Amino acid sequence: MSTKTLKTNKTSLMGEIKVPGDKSISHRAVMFGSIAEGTTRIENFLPGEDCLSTISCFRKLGVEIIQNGSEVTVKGNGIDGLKPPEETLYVGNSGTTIRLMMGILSGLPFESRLEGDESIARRPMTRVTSPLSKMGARIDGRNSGEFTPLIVVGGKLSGITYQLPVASAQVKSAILLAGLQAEGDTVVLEPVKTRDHTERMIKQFGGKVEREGDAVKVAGGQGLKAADINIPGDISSAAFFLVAGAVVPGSEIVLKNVGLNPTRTGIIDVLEAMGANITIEPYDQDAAEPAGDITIKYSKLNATTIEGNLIPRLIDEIPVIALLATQAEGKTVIKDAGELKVKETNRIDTVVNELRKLGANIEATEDGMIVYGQQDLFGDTVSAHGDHRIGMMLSIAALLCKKDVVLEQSEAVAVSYPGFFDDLYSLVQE
Ligand SMILES: O=C(O)C1=C[C@@H](OP(=O)(O)O)[C@@H](O)[C@H](O)C1
Ligand SMILES: C=C(OP(=O)(O)O)C(=O)O
Repeated sequence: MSTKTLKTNKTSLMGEIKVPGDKSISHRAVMFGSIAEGTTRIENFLPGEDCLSTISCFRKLGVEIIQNGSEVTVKGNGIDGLKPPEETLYVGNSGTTIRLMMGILSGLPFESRLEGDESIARRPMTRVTSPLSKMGARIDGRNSGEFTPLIVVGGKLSGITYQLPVASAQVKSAILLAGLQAEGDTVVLEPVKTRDHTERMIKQFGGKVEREGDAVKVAGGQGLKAADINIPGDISSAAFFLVAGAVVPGSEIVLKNVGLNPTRTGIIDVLEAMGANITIEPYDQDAAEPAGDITIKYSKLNATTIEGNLIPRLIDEIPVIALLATQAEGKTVIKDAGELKVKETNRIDTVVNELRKLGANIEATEDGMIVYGQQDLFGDTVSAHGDHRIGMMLSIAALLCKKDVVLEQSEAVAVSYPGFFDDLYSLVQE
């Protein structure tokens, strides 16, 4: 495991960054390419560990995938072209890989075994195994299917209407991927709208999906056709630099080609609500996934409340939003975010414990946290706890610390952003 010393920073951050491709869209592009007929070409794929796990799993299912950095070619033979795997499908640290793959495997007439790292082994799986079992798949796992390793035996599926008990794009997507293979229609009802990359991609691959209010419907038996996919930059990665630019005095950062899908832009709403100096130049609004350039400049910030429908639109950004709130004037309240407890770590606990080590005044609540602002931060030894977003948040926090910060398990950032430290240091003025 690597430990990194983050030197105290006395300068503003200036410059331009092109963050890597979106993680959620990269996973889906490989998955859809693998189940479609024909050759899919993907540009600006994220070569982070999580998305490489997805490629590795589909290769084990017999799909030819050529990856050259951020360029990927997937030679799909339709969903029936997938072959029984000879070894365990290892998903590493990636919840999106395991949960979406279960939706695909549920309709295929063979057995697969899925497993990941120790973080994946703690994450709940009944949320997907339960609806997929109702559709006709046989899924078994530790603690009655709640935890990995999981064994999926797929087969003939029937469409269902399913009310999601939690707002989760992974669960919605798993059910839709099974629904494409089922007999009849499948309808997923969402308590709050979550990221819609799966729905957009079904259309890009020539399929049909309808949304009416809270309901998303797919018809079974749809065959998909290969597509060319150009992936925008990941707003969840850009978020670290948006916060850095907003809180480090004198900074001005331009982020190029950032995904602006409205189901993901909650971080922009929060920055605007706090009074940040942020400007957005959108590109083509009719693109399958909208994108644009974002400029952030340092400014004075005010506290805000983050809750309700906003939560799924910024769920992965909450660790860095907590840091942002330590610099705002007043008390920021984050609620309705109990899902943070079942991410790579319990992100309520890891955010509160690690930021406290640096001197933040922050409290955990049952479904979020309370952050008291205008806090001076000091140096200490902190840990990413194997969680990429915690590692990157702490690296941004270090920019504000009066002494060096020692970050343990800094290698975790490679899960979603392998070039993170290079991009960060490119902004520091010597
Ligand atoms: O569908 C996706 O790509 C994701 C959905 C979210 O998880 P949940 O569906 O568990 O909320 C998010 O936290 C994760 O990083 C990626
Ligand atoms: C929660 C995350 O990813 P996943 O669920 O795919 O592991 C994340 O990237 O913050």
